[in-house]
Amino acid sequence: MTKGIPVIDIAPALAGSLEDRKRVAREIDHTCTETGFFTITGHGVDTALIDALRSTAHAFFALPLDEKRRAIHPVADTPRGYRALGIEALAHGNDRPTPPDLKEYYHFGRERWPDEPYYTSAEGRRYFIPNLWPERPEGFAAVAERYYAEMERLVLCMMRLTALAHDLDETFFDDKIDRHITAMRLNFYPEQTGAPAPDQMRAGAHTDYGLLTILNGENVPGGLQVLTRGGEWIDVETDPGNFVVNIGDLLMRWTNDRWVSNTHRVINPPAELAAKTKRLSIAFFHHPNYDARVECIAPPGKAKYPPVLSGEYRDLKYRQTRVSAA
Ligand SMILES: O=C(O)CCC(=O)C(=O)O
Ligand SMILES: [Fe+2]
Repeated sequence: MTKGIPVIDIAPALAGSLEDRKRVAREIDHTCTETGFFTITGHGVDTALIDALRSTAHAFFALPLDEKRRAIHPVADTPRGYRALGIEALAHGNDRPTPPDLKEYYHFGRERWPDEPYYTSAEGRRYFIPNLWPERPEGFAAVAERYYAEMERLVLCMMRLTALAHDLDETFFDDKIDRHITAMRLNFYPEQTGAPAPDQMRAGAHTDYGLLTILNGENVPGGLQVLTRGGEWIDVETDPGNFVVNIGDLLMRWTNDRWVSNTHRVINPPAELAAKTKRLSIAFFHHPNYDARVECIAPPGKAKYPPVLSGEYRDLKYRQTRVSAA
C-alpha cells in the first residue's frame, strides 16, 4: 500500500456549531475535489449494530444456494432480495466490457412508507418495493432496519456538509432527499476456488451512481482500491469500525464536476490466499427522491450537463450493469 485516503472526524459536525460544520465541510471539500473518497470517524453509529449486521450477513451467505435463492425477488430488476454469482458486471456501467463480478449480494430498502401517491402510484411503486427478507438467520429484518435508519441519520448530516461545502444554504438538499430511494447492499465476495477469467474481479472498475455511498467493509486480501488522478490504484482500508464515504455520479453531476465520482474496484485476493479469503461489505447507496431534478450548481450558461431526474438515471445504470437474469 502506498498512501491511503484522508480520515475525517465528523464528530464536531454532528454535535457542534455552524462554524464547526463549516470547518468539517471544508475538509470534505478538499478531498472531494481530488479523490472523492474519505474515511469518516466520530460518526456515532454503534459498532455493535455494525457487527450485528455483518454477522447476520455472513450467516446468510453461508446458507446453501437453494435457500438463498428463495430470497430472489419476484420483480426481476428491482434492487431487493438476493442475487447469485454471475448477475452483474459493474464495469459495464462505465462502458468497460468485463466478465461478471465475483460476488453475490443481497439488497434491501426502506421497510415502510406513508400511504401517499408519491409512494403508492405506479411510478412510486417502481422505487418503493416491499423487501424480501430471508427466513434465516433470524432477526435479519430487525437489524437491517436499524442499520438503515442510522445511515439515514448520517447521510443527512453528510448532505448538509455537502451543501455548506458548496456555499449553499445548509438545507439545500433536504427537500430533494427527504423521500430518497436508497437501496442497501450486502456484498459477499466468496472464496475463489478457480482462477478468475481475464479482467474478472470481485467488482470491476466502476463509479457509483448516486449521491454518496457509505461503505463498511472488511480489511482482508482482495479489497477495495481507488484510482487516483495520476492513474495509480491505491488500497482503501475498510475498517469494520469506520465508514468509507465516496461520491457518486449524480453528485458529481450536481456539483458540475467540482466533486469527483471516482473509479474504484474490488480486486481478487492473491492466488495463494484465494481459496480461504472471503470478504463482506455493507453499502448504503444514497439516491435522491426519484422525482428530484438534478441540475448542475453552476453560474448561468456554465452547466456541463442538462438536468436529469434521479429515478431515470438510476434505471439507466441498472440496465447497463445487469448482465444476466436472476
Ligand atoms: O466492497 C467494496 O468495498 C466496494 C463495493 C462497491 O464499490 C460497490 O458495490 O459499488
Ligand atoms: Fe462502488
